[in-house]
Amino acid sequence: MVTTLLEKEIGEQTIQSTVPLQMEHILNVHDLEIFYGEKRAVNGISMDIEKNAVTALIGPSGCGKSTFLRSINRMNDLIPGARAQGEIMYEDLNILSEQINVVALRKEIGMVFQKPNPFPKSIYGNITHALKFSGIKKKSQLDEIVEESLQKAALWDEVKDRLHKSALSLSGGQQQRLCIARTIAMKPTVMLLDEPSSALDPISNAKVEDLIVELKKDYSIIIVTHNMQQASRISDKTAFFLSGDLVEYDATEKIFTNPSVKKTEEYISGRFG
Ligand SMILES: Nc1ncnc2c1ncn2[C@@H]1O[C@H](COP(=O)(O)OP(=O)(O)OP(=O)(O)O)[C@@H](O)[C@H]1O
Repeated sequence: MVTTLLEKEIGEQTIQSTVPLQMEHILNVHDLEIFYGEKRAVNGISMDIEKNAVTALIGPSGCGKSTFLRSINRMNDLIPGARAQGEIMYEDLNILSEQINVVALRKEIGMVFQKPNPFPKSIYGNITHALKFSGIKKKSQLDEIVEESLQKAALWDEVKDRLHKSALSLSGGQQQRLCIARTIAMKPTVMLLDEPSSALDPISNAKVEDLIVELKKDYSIIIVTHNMQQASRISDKTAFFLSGDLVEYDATEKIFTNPSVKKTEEYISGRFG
């Protein structure tokens, strides 16, 4: 699977890590710095992301959480002047390497945004759009993937009788679960969620939270959230960012009950941010 991420055959030494790969981790981040022009938004962070776990990124506005999240599937490439250095190792490849096929990468490392952004197409069409583009044309196969993805996103029962109706007729919470289903259809290994439920009502938020916990059986999930209760409810590991630095990264229970760094304690107890 990994070789499909390469643009072309190259000498492996150009992208191999200098640090041994830890197999229980899905991603190993080493000395990652991210710049917008001259401004450094992420200051040389290192962390390992666990497989089949939920990792929450927390911290005050502007501390670099979304910048870091977007670097993991190279979404920052779309921002003029943005650049990253260091390593984000995925299996044995550095995601930041120029040799990475970014389209293939974004299938394996999918992203869901804060505001639900379904295409102005049918529910069915939202899920099959990228699949058709990637060469899957057979109706029976498409039907199967649509059902499986909607089941996994806990939306199937609510929409199975109106698959060919517009996705825009769904509620905000349903639209967000459709966006998650659309990501699932691409068979990712990692899902990046940027405040996925902050625009939703409390009931939809609870459904999305339940879904995230369910999904970690099959995927490794990294979520940016401003909601401390959400981070403590659904994540296994929590990373606290401040001014582009990774201040503390530990088991969520430890971060929320007995953090090692005073700034973390001040932030989670609401004394700033
Ligand atoms: N497209 C951009 N161009 C220039 N600077 C940017 C851009 N996006 C973010 N920044 C800057 O990078 C820094 C980190 O921003 P980022 O959005 O990653 O923070 P954040 O922790 O996700 O914030 P929030 O919680 O408000 O979403 C900030 O100083 C921000 O102004």
